[in-house]
Amino acid sequence: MSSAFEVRGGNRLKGEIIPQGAKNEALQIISAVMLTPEKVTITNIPDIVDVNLLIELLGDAGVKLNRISRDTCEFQADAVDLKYLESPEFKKKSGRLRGSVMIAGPLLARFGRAFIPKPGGDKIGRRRLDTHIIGFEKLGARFVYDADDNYFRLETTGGLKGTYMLLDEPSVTGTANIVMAAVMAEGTTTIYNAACEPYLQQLCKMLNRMGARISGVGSNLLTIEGVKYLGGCEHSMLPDMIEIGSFIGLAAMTQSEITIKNAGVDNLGIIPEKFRQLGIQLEIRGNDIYIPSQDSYEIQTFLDGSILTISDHPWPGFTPDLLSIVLVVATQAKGSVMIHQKMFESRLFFVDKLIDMGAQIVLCDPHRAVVIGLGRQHPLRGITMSSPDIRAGVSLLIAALSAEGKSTIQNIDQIDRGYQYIDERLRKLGADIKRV
Ligand SMILES: CC(=O)N[C@H]1[C@@H](OP(=O)(O)OP(=O)(O)OC[C@H]2O[C@@H](n3ccc(=O)[nH]c3=O)[C@H](O)[C@@H]2O)O[C@H](CO)[C@@H](O)[C@@H]1O
Ligand SMILES: C=C(OP(=O)(O)O)C(=O)O
Repeated sequence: MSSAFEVRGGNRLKGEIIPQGAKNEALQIISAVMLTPEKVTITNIPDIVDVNLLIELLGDAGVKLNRISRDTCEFQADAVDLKYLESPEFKKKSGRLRGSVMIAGPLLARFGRAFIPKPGGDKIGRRRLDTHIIGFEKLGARFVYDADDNYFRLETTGGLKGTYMLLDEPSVTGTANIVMAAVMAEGTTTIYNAACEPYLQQLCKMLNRMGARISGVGSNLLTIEGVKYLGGCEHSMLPDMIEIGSFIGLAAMTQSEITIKNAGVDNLGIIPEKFRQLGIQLEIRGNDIYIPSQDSYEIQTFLDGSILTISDHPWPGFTPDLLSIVLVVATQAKGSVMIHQKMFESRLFFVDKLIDMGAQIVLCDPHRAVVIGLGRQHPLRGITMSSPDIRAGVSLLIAALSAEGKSTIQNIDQIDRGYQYIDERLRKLGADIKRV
C-alpha cells in the first residue's frame, strides 16, 4: 500500500458525493454477529481498513463469511474457535484496531469467557477500558489483568446475571460491549449513563430484531430483559456522520458547491448546526445536504458577543471526532473560535502543521486551541506533513486541498482506516490528489 497523498490545492470542487456506511457503527454491528449461530446479513459496510480487519479477525476465529458484494457480507458464527481468540495471532491482529474490543461482550454472553488484548485505534490520549471491564464484572464476570501483556481475561461460572449499573462515563464502545453481554444474561439489566449515539441505537435495534428485549433505546437509560437465544437478522449501516461532517468542512474550505446525497439527515443531531455556527450555509434537501459555493464565511459569536466555543460532549452533544475538522475550517473563516477538546488529550497537537501552513492558531493547552480566522486574506501554503490520526489526517487533507501549491501528506494509512476510496471520490469532484 502506498503511504502518501500528493495534493495540489486551490481547485474548486463540484458535484455529488455519497457517504460511506458508518465506520464506528460497523465495528459494533459486525461484533454482534458473534451472538448467534444463525446467519446475519449486513449491508452498507464501508470498505475501509479497520472494518476489513475486524471481518478478517472473525473469519480467523471460525466465523463463516460470504462477501456477496463490496458492501454486503453474510456472517455465520456457528463454529467459533475459542482457542484462536487466546492466541498470539489474535492479540497481534486485534491490536491493530479499536473495534476488536467489542467482540468480548458477545463472547462472554455466548461462551462465558472472553479475552481483550490491548486494542489499537487512534493514539489520541489515554483510552482506558474501565467502563467495559467494570460493567462485565457487575454482570458477574471475573477478570484477570496481565500487566506485562496488557491483556484482560474474563470468565463467568454459572453465566451472567442482570443487574443495575451506573456507568462511570457514557463510553461508546463500553456501552455497546455491556449491552451485547447483557442481552442473554439471566434477568433484567439496567444501564444508566449509557452512551446513546445513533450507532448504539442501531445496535440495539438490530439486537431487538435478533430477539433481544432492549427498551429505552436512544436514551441514557437502557433496560434489557435477558433472553436465552438470539437468531439471525439483516442490518444496514447508517451513512457515516463523521464523513458527512468532513465533506461539509471540505466544501466550505475549498469554496465548493457540493451535494452530499443520502446523508441520513435525521441522525445527524447537532452536527449541521455546529457548521452553521462557523458561518457555513447548508441546506437540507430531503435526505441530501446541499452546500453552495461560498466566497467567505463568518464565525458567529455567542448572543452576548463573546467568542464562540465549540467543544465535544457525549451524544447528543457534538462528537469529538469532528472537532479537528471544525478547527481546520475555522482557519479560513472570518472571526475567531475556541476549540475545546474535552475528551482526548492528544488530539489537538496536529495544529503545529496547520501553523506551518500559515494558519493563526494558539494552542492554549493540550485541550484548547484558539483559531483566528484569516478571512481568506492569506491562503494556507502547501507543505509536507504526516497524518497523526484519522481525523487530523482528513483535516490536513482538507487544508491541503484549499492551500496554495503542493502538499504531501504522509502516513495516510491513518486516513485509509476510516475513509473509503477517498482519493478516487475526491478526484471525481475535481480535486488534484494522487497516491504516491
Ligand atoms: C470505534 C469507536 O466507536 N470509536 C469511537 C468511540 O471510542 P471509545 O468508545 O473508545 O471512546 P469512549 O466513549 O470510551 O471515551 C472516549 C474518551 O473520552 C472520555 N470521555 C468519555 C465520555 C465522557 O463523557 N467524558 C469523557 O471524558 C473517556 O475517558 C475516553 O478517554 O467513541 C469516541 C468518543 O465519541 C470516539 O472518539 C471514537 O471514534
Ligand atoms: C478515534 C476514532 O477511531 P478509533 O476509535 O477507531 O481509534 C475515530 O473514528 O475518530
